Amino acid sequence: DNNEDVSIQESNFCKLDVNQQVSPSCDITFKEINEINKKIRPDLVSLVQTEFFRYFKIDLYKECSFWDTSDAFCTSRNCAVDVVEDWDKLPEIWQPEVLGSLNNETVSEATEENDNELTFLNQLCDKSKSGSTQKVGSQYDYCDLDDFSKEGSVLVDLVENPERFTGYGGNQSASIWMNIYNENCFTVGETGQSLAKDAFYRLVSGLHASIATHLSNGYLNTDTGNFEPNLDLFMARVGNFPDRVANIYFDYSVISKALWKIRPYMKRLSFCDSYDEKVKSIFLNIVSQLDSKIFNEDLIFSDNISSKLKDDFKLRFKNVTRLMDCVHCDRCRMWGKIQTTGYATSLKILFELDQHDEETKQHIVDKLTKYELIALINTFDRLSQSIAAINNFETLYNQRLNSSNNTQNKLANFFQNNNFFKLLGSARKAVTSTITSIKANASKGGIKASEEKDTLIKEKEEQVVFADLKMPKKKTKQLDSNGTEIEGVWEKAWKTEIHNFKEALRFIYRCYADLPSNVWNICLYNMNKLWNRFVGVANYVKEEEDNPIAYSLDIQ
Ligand SMILES: Cc1cc2nc3c(=O)[nH]c(=O)nc-3n(C[C@H](O)[C@H](O)[C@H](O)COP(=O)(O)OP(=O)(O)OC[C@H]3O[C@@H](n4cnc5c(N)ncnc54)[C@H](O)[C@@H]3O)c2cc1C
Repeated sequence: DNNEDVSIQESNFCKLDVNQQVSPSCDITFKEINEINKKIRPDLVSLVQTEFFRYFKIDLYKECSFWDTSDAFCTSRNCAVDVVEDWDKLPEIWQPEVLGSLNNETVSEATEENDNELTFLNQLCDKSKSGSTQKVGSQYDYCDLDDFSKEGSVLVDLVENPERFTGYGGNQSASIWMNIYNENCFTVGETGQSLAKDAFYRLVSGLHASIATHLSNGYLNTDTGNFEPNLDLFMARVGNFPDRVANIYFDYSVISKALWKIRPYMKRLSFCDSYDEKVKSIFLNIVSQLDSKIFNEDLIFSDNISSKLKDDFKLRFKNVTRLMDCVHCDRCRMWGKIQTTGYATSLKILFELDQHDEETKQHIVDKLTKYELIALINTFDRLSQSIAAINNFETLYNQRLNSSNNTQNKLANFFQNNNFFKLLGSARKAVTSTITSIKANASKGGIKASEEKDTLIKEKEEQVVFADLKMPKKKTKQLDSNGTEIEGVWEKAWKTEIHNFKEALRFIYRCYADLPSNVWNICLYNMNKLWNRFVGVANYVKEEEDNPIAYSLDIQ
């Protein structure tokens, strides 16, 4: 356990202290959330795959109410949503005739609606619980709920349409995020002033960061054609921004607390006893691992102006959910709608449900629709998967950092963490502070006398200034048994190369310098040979010289 902490601090992954509280309103640390998430993850994965939670009905063609989006669309195949059309493939309980046989009254309602296929979610429970499909009084809602019962809505299998990289981006998506932050979040100056305003920003930023984590975790590798984790993308979008990581944990706390809060009302929720016992037990298993201290909703609107602020908060959040209709990529819009509905549902449970007031219980718990419940659980699963992915990215990050034989990666890592401007800025600060201290000491009585002190100050200040930078370790000199310095491999190789280069230059120079005398000697030798042949004497000139001018090259 301790070793794990040390490695986290050394690697400085996401630059978060895992033992710190997630936020002032969450009495829980990042590490504790990691532990809770590890425990509930398997149950949550199986819960979202059950027949109750894996289907969702949604209006994908609703017009954007803020601006004209008719000319904008995403052409990538990854943006598409595969709608359930082949009803024969659905399990027996989802077949309209089986669902219809549950209750005659609901069947006649369905016939009236003339929307047999898509009313199956509404028909899931018997009439005694059909209140769950009624429209909820808008005064409690943080999103519009009419989308789900519309005729044009489509049925989607969420497991078959995972949230991952789609290629959607550029100005289109940026304008939606900017609209959310600029128009609907409280302004930057306001956020620090109240927990509610701060919470609003953190909710949205956490959603944004969670989406970025999913698209980095399921990133399309064009070489293999598979969707795989991409560490560089994750670091660039989320990992290098500790506040974004913290906001994912904040959102996790908010949704966890909402689930914890509805736990006593399981019987009143719109599960169907006939075939949902398994679903209920998994649900209860998950919620039993959560803790009420994970988020304190009572702190959020605790000041005098809270009632007006709450209305403002609700209105702004509704706008965020409506903005999802302006997303041009169907897959992104679908997950955007599900998640904003999930957040809206948890805000309604947290801020509107008073456990001591029967009226609010009737309005909130009894009227909670299946769509809200499905959205709530799937949003919790999204955050849970984000946290699992963050922990996996941390392992990948440490592996890369520790891979001793991969110099290129180490170098890339060094530059990623030690951005050039940051280094330059830090260096400037270090130099300025050293000069200041030198001046100060000089004025106190001479530079010489304070030389030692200056060096100490300089070292200390450099330590502070460069505290967050990863600098390569200082080289220590190695000595042999005689006390002479042992040369490093690189130093030796460098010296040999320089020596050979000089030797080659010397050789070329000597060739040119000796050329005239060599030409003269060759001519003389050949003329001598010719003269001897002409006068008919034996060749007394030796073919080989006794002392040839041989260049001895000292190449190492
Ligand atoms: C509702 C919605 C759902 C989407 N779903 C998907 C999806 O499923 N798959 C997919 O591949 N793409 C999806 N996208 C697109 C994705 O979110 C990015 O917009 C896209 O990948 C381009 O990213 P970017 O790096 O240009 O910056 P963006 O993510 O578009 O961000 C714009 C700016 O916001 C700021 N910012 C970024 N993150 C945060 C944060 N967490 N908190 C505060 N500020 C931040 C930064 O300054 C950034 O430059 C979705 C977009 C939207 C609006």
